[in-house]
Amino acid sequence: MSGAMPAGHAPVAFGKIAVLLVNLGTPDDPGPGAVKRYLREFLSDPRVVEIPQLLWQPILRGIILNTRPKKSSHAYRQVWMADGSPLAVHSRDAAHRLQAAWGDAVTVDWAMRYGSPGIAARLAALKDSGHDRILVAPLYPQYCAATTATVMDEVGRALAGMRWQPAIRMLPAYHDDPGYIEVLRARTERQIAALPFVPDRILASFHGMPQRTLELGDPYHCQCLKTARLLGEALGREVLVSFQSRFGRAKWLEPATDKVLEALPGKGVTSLAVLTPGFSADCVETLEEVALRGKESFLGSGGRNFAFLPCLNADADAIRFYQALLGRELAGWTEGLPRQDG
Ligand SMILES: C=CC1=C(C)c2cc3[nH]c(cc4nc(cc5[nH]c(cc1n2)c(C)c5CCC(=O)O)C(CCC(=O)O)=C4C)c(C)c3C=C
Ligand SMILES: [Fe+2]
Ligand SMILES: [Fe+2]
Repeated sequence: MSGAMPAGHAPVAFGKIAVLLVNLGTPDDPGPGAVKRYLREFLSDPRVVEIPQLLWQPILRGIILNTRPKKSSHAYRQVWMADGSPLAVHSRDAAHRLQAAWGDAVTVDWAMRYGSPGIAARLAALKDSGHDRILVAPLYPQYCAATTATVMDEVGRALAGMRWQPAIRMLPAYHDDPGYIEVLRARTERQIAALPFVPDRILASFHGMPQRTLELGDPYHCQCLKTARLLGEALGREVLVSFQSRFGRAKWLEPATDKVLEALPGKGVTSLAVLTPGFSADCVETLEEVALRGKESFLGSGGRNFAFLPCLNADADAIRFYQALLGRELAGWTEGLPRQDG
């Protein structure tokens, strides 16, 4: 909508509401060049690697970006989908399906914190098309400075360049939201019932973080443990916890997923189901590290049956959950208030 404006006023559209789903970001293609560009941006974020840039940049540019892209490219190639990177495909599909479920009342868009489509570009496009109330939804169930906070940092940088800023709301962490626990419970039961074996144990593998971040007060570790505890209570059985994707030399949260997978068969656990409830969408970390490499190492250590249970992605139950979760955050925007058109 754009209403009557005084003479000389630049034409501006306003009056619409949007939701911007945000995920981490992923390379544009699985080749080492694109992976290198992606890693350079991601690992240069001081929220992600908390080493002074003066010390870190020479290590990043001199060592990491000359070695890791090749290795990571191999991992990406193993999971790349016909339409692109799994993280991007699932994020885009979730946005489209949520839009279809909601109809015209709210515009649903999606962005990536690193790479494309970028947050600043999508916020600018939403604003230019008349969205003056935007709910930014980082799809990380657990709050973490390296994931959630950096989204808000980027939103702030994008708004800094706008004369008429849209009103912004931010989806809080939903690690203990009853709707999140319920959708996890129902999926996990359904996924397990469809397996050709009965798992002795269920393992929840979360992305790791440096141990130091816990000591500095990041709630991520506690929130991961709470998600797993509530899921275990809902399922009526224990859910083991581990932390994956260690990066760098510092001590990371423990126990490490790779070590747990190697050790479980020796403790009599030979049939295992693994879920990754710290990720909203499957990506290289869940599909390559857990579903492929994790399986290999569990079976190579004496395990007999291994199943990876996919993330929420853009499945129908996930869309129903997001509709309820995000609908609640939109309260007061979508009902009650007559929207102005000039
Ligand atoms: C879900 C929460 C995530 C946290 C917490 C997180 C922290 C974190 N990650 C790295 C380093 C890497 N992560 C990589 C991929 C990656 N990480 C997350 C999510 C979290 N990361 C996702 C969803 C993805 C997948 C992206 C995709 O394209 O599919 C990578 C790149 C892949 C690789 O080379 O292994 C790195 C590197 C750090 C250092 C960190 C916290 C300090
Ligand atoms: Fe990561
Ligand atoms: Fe990884």
